[in-house]
Amino acid sequence: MNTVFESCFATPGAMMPLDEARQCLAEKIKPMAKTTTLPLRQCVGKILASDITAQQNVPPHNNSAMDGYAVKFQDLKTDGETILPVSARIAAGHPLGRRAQSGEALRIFTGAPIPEGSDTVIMQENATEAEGHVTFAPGAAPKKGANFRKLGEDIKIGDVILKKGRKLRAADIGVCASVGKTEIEVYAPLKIAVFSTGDEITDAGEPLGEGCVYDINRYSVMSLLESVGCEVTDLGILPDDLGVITNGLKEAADTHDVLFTSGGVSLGEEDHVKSAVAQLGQINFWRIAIKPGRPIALGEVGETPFIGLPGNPVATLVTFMMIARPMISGFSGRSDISTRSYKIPANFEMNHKGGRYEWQRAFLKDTPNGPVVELFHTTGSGVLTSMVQTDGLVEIPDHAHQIKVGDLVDFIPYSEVSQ
Ligand SMILES: Nc1nc2c(c(=O)[nH]1)N[C@H]1C(S)=C(S)[C@@H](COP(=O)(O)OP(=O)(O)OC[C@H]3O[C@@H](n4cnc5c(N)ncnc54)[C@H](O)[C@@H]3O)O[C@H]1N2
Ligand code: MOO
Repeated sequence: MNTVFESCFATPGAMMPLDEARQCLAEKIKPMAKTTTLPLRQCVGKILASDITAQQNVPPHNNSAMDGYAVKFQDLKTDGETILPVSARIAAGHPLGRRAQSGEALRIFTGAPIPEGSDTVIMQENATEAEGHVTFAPGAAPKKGANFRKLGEDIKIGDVILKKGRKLRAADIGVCASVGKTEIEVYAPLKIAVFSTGDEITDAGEPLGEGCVYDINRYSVMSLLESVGCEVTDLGILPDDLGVITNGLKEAADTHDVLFTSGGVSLGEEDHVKSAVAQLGQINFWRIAIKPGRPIALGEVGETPFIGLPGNPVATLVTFMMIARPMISGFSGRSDISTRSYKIPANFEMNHKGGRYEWQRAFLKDTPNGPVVELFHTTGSGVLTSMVQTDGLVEIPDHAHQIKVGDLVDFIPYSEVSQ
């Protein structure tokens, strides 16, 4: 653990380029969550802790994709109608119990097992049945093997169907069920303690004193942590008092995997968080070349990782999404901690100073030629409604200088960085 933070953040003075920071995280962050075996029904949204190998073929038998008639393709005439006796009826879950013979048609239903000897199913819309016989027009079956779902065509015994480190979605749970799994090994959620800091920060429900503001960050950070699958403890607001902050962090470190604070880490005289963390373990300032979001404090309280986000509410959320989320994902056992972005044409112009990555709040607009991305009109780090009224962030790389209308830019939907 310590080595991650030390090696990633030991860049005194110069600001670390974001690409380097991302590379460092991808290489150094390792799962710290414990593993546990849970019933399948409790696993959606959890991170898979070991590969899932199929011990069952899917489908487990050859079966029909349509309601119709199972036949041998070679029995079908190409130059006129084919008339065959309907000699049996096969419903789903009720195998015929014998081979199919040449010259017979078997009434069959979707999902029902196709016996050895039949190789094609003709859908009932292309057939007429009367008095125990069925008539097919020429071309009723487009080809041999039509509507025939083969044993193991989806999954074969021995296939690795899901890889360790994957966040489980509904379809993954269904696939586990399809091979008969009843329980799987997943990572337990990380236990995370969240504080806000600052004498001016007041909890909702309390009267708002002069010069004070209601606590935003604790609520948004706790919500994000829960959205990414963590178990959160709300530890309230720490005043600007070194002793209280030190005690609060020390106690929380004993019972949590990671500690989060917001505010109190910049250069102000009342910013005591960094002194408290330094006393209890060690602190590094990760001076990443990004905007918003300077500074981010990372360290350890004893052995417990500490992440101190900047206080301005937009900076808190953006740094969480772009920097803390990949860390938490990696600690939680996820194998893919990258941030997915989409190339969308810009509907704005911009001159960028360069030198650092910048994330600007933006929304998508539908046009007859496809979506375009527009910037929100304010860039203030305290204006949180800007994140309510937008769809995501445009990522402007450190090397970009000028963006013109129509240039493809990287758009990161909030949904990609909130799960
Ligand atoms: N001389 C400098 N001043 C500042 C710098 C700098 O580099 N040099 N950086 C600025 C930037 S950028 C940011 S971001 C902030 C970060 O400061 P802190 O992380 O120490 O945050 P605070 O000073 O405690 O608060 C900043 C701002 O955010 C409000 N805040 C804090 N916590 C909450 C909360 N839980 N809910 C709602 N609002 C919160 C706080 O009242 C302040 O307005 O520093 C700049 N200054
Ligand atoms: O992190 Mo500060 O909010 O960049 O402006």
